[in-house]
Amino acid sequence: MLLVQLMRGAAVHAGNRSPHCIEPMVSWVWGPSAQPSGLRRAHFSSCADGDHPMVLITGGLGQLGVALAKLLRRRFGNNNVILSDIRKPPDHVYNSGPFIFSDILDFKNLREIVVNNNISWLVHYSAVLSAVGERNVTLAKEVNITGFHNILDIATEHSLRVFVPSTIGAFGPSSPRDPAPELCVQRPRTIYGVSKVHAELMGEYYHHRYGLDFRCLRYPGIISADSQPGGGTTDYAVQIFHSAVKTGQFECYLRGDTQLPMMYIDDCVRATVEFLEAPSDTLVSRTYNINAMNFSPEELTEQIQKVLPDLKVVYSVDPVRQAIADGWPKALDDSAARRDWGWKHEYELPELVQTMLTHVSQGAQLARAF
Ligand SMILES: NC(=O)c1ccc[n+]([C@@H]2O[C@H](COP(=O)([O-])OP(=O)(O)OC[C@H]3O[C@@H](n4cnc5c(N)ncnc54)[C@H](O)[C@@H]3O)[C@@H](O)[C@H]2O)c1
Ligand SMILES: C[C@@H](O)[C@H](N)C(=O)O
Repeated sequence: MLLVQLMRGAAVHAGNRSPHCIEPMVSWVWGPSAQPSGLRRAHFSSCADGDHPMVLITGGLGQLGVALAKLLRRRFGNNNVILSDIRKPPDHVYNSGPFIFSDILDFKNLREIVVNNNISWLVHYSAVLSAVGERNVTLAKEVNITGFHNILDIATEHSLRVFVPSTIGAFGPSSPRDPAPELCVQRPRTIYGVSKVHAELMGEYYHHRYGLDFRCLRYPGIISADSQPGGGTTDYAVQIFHSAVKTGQFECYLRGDTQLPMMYIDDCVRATVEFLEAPSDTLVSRTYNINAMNFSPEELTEQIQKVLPDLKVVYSVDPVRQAIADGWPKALDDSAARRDWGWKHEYELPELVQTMLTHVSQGAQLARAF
């Protein structure tokens, strides 16, 4: 039964929230497909009260939020992870666990949500992505910079552990591109990239100045079957699977040889949870690159054609997104994450293609059945 908990100015749709959840300080998390080989040792550190952390995810209805909430809820219990966004959730999300309206530009409301729900971890996913940001710089500045300042101040005020993703977009044409190291020149030419460099620097500054438990991963382009990307430059690598299954044809807005770093969503959310759980003293840095595979549209097409040989791809280059991609790295050096907190990806290009085609085909069959 769903329980609606009304609070001063904030209503959380909560399910059955259990106030007492006891978990050992060292426990286990599962890798993809719940295979025993995917078991990893994970450590708790600094939960609010020694129990499970209480997690708030902002921008939770985007490409990544629901997938991360699913994993965190399996780990910490359904009612200990609150998804939030400014949009209305689809029924299956609304019915799957706590959801709340939260506009990150509303500082007072955000503070109220954190206080009323005893939040201890904040995952900050609200953002305007690269391509949309170039179309609306004012909005990107507002959400990615002003909104981020609200998150930073509230996290500091309430001693939260705060996770903010950065991106390959935080590098620019003058950064080394193959691979981009952890530390190098970062002069991005998009408002998205500028706002992410700003977030990396401000978060690290607050860590050193105020002891804020700030954690940041530079994600590559993320590929998922269940959720649609929100207006980035790497979106083609999701869209091609849907077109391949539905029509057998795809018009690609990037040049065929544009190589970019990419990752399957299961690896992305697992990395995020493992990084969030890593003991503070293992983190030599507060911002890490993570990577899995690097490919171009031509290489992705070739791999899909091994399963769907009739797929036809034509290239109709969008100069704005091509210019963005041309300033991004072809690969990321993520050796520090592998060394410091044991990061290891599981999906390479062939597994990614198999998994995506399976999920997208099942989704298309289901849609036809209704
Ligand atoms: N998807 C990727 O490939 C990728 C790669 C690197 C980094 N990232 C980062 O990961 C995070 C999540 O990305 P995503 O792909 O899920 O993004 P997305 O665009 O799909 O979702 C962003 C969400 O933020 C919400 N939002 C916008 N304005 C808001 C506001 N004022 N208050 C609250 N919410 C607001 C939107 O409604 C949307 O649901 C972002 O910070 C992004 O920069 C994503
Ligand atoms: C790479 C990432 O930050 C996002 N998918 C974008 O293209 O904008």
